[in-house]
Amino acid sequence: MTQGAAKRTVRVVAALIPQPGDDSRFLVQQRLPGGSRGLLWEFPGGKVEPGESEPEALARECREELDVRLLVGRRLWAGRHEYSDLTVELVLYIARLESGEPKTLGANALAWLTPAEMLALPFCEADIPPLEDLVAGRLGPLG
Ligand SMILES: Nc1nc2c([nH]c(=O)n2[C@@H]2O[C@H](COP(=O)(O)OP(=O)(O)OP(=O)(O)O)[C@@H](O)[C@H]2O)c(=O)[nH]1
Repeated sequence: MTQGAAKRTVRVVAALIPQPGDDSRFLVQQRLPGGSRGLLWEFPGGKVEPGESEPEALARECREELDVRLLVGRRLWAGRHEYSDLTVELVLYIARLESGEPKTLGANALAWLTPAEMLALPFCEADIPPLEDLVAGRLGPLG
């Protein structure tokens, strides 16, 4: 970053989506190579646009990036992470697939993984605290 340039802050909404028929696994995606945090893993979602609620932003991102419809549930976790290029205010929701099979439209790869399997992957740093809470059962009921 150029000295003196302001670091951007973005509000990012992400979804914990249980696999239909197997509530122990959740959908994760690998970011495309080349860009910021290229090839790291993350939860589906993206930036909240002006005028959107968090659930609206989450439903839109998952429609655009995965071609699925979501039923967005409870807000599970919120926190802030400072990357060298960006400050991310991350909010995690539980969400169910209403229709559609996730497609790799905006990601390098998709996978249905257990929380322990996720912790073994190179994940975006902002996701580590909620992942650790998920593994420890600290996010509360996911139903
Ligand atoms: N979707 C998503 N983004 C996350 C997660 N964790 C995390 O740090 N992020 C960061 O939050 C930002 C989300 O932006 P985005 O999904 O619209 O991705 P993008 O590549 O278009 O954004 P960019 O232009 O900042 O690189 C990215 O910088 C991404 O690295 C997560 O779990 N899900």
